[in-house]
Amino acid sequence: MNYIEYRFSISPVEPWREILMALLAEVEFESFVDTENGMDAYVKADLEDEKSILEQIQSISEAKIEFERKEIEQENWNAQWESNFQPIMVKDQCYIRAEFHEPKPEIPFEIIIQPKMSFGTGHHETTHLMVEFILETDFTGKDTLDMGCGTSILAILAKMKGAAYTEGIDIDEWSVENSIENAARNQVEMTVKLGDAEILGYRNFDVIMANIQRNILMDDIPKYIKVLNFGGELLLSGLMEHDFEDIKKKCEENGLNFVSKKQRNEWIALKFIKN
Ligand SMILES: C[S@@+](CC[C@H](N)C(=O)[O-])C[C@H]1O[C@@H](n2cnc3c(N)ncnc32)[C@H](O)[C@@H]1O
Repeated sequence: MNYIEYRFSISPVEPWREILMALLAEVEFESFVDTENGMDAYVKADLEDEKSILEQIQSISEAKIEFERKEIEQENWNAQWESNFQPIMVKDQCYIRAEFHEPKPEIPFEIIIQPKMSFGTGHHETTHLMVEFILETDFTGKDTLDMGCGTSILAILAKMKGAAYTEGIDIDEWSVENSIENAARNQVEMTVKLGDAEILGYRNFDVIMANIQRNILMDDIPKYIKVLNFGGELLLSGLMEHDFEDIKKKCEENGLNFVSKKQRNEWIALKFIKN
């Protein structure tokens, strides 16, 4: 399969977030890079999906949207990504880079990611917020789950912070393969599984992280809570500001207490505890 790359330039920038959410429902985003005008989005879609992507964009926005569209052969995808990937620092404590960037040994946590076709480089707000939460969380000796692991960036950081057992689960085969590669790249031991919340139930966790999206989380939160130990924490993202009340209510109905919220632009991440 070939891939379609869309490089968006939107003015004014504001409707961009809604467009992004609509697109997320349609296609799988591969990576995002913030730019001055909005964001470069690298989208994996087959040619049949394309009509609906364009219809979605046009139905949402009255803004001026310009985009370049390029078909990229699968084997060129990595080169395309590499030329756009900039290292990123979170809270002066976690440096996320590719193999070809200079290391920063003075930074406490350094993660090397080659995302290939998977989501999770730290550039997107939701990953950034989850990394911030993880930096503040005690993982020592804890069993952790990264649901919707993508590149497994979150699982790798949890393990670097002392987690005893770390598992990543994703519905996407590319992400499972990529997670295994990234774990090896960072010399981190973790278990990676293909699946969704239906495969939970075989063990419990002390910290569950899930950066997916609102509708999936609304369905799956009760399943996560069932396998969360008492005293355990649930970290959620893939959410926008207006999702806050619904997600909070869902968690509280299922026995969690709200702890805190983080926000970058319209994106939020939430922390809950099971008491
Ligand atoms: C927004 S990405 C997050 C990746 C990474 N954890 C991060 O924080 O950057 C969401 C990931 O969830 C996966 N996913 C989507 N629906 C899922 C589901 N129902 N169960 C598990 N994973 C799912 C996608 O394949 C994707 O890799």
